[in-house]
Amino acid sequence: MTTKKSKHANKFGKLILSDGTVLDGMGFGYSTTVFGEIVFNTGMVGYTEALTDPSYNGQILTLTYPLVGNYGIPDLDAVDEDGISKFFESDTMQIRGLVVHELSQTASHWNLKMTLDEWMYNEKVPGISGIDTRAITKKLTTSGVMMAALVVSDEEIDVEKVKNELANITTYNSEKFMDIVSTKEEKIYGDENNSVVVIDTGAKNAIVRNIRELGYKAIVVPWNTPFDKIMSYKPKGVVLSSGPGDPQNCPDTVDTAKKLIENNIPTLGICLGAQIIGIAGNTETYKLKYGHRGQNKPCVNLETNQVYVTSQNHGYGIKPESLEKSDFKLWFANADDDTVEGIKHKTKNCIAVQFHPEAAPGPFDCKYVFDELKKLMEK
Ligand SMILES: NC(=O)CC[C@H](N)C(=O)O
Repeated sequence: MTTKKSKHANKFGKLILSDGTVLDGMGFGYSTTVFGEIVFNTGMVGYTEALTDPSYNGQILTLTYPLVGNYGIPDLDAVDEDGISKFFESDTMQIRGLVVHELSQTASHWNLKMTLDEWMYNEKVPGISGIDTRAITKKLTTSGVMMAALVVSDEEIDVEKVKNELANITTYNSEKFMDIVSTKEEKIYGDENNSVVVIDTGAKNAIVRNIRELGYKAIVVPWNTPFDKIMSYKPKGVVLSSGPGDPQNCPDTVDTAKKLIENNIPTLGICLGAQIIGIAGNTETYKLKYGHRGQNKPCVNLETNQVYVTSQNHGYGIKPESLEKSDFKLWFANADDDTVEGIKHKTKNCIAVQFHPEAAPGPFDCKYVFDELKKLMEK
């Protein structure tokens, strides 16, 4: 067992919301000011995976579990046999800032290499503790998600100055994330003859790992790779990955998805990928009031009437009423609020889920969605 103490905590910290709310707390991690969409996640564990999930790029993440950081951070350099990070979902911290109720001052775990606070300091990301995360959650569920500023400083904070800056920043909805999160060049994992192309709109490592577990070479390509280029790899199937931002901001990927459907290429969309596939197949997307972020979201598979507990992290969705005139039928529905959680093309080999079958963090109940892709590829 290794134990370490936080070193960069107890700074000045303020969280300022665009509705004018100012919350006082203790700053930790890196001293800086960031702006982003404030969201909340109800998962009890998994901050190492969540903080490195590219889907959180541009967001200030509130963790509702009251004590965060107690198991520290594992080895950043540990990789599996394919060279994919063992414990993290991408190579960098993706969140803009972190909001917690209590930061564990001491972290203990057999696999610990550093504290959360130290990792955030190294990654130049600010955090704030001592915040009533329950009050934030109530506010966001009532008013909807909003933009916010998080300031961590070694000196007193000028709130009015930050409020003025916050009033003038670009909102999350119109931010363009693809050039930040997507790979610049193709990346190949494995040497099998049969391959799956993963279109990287902010892919998590766990998605690539699941393709490897199916027994296929994984070829990860940039978000705007054209259809013909994808076909030049002669893939058995294609995965459209999860990722940050509004799916309407990925027109190039929508265009590729249209051609994948037209040509009946076995395709699986995950989260942002599902929304992109939805748009390609004539559904419409919309912004949810406060999204689904957690690891215990119940979804019904309408083909079997079986309920699964799923991991989720999204703020947009496919409009249920737009399905009727589209090329898709409903596959999964959210048991809490009836939102669209999965779609299947009426005639082509194309499936998509709004939740995360790869989990990371979260339950593995829906890993079988990858087997569904395999069935389409081996048909
Ligand atoms: N995890 C994801 O892929 C998120 C998709 C999209 N950015 C949303 O918030 O809905």
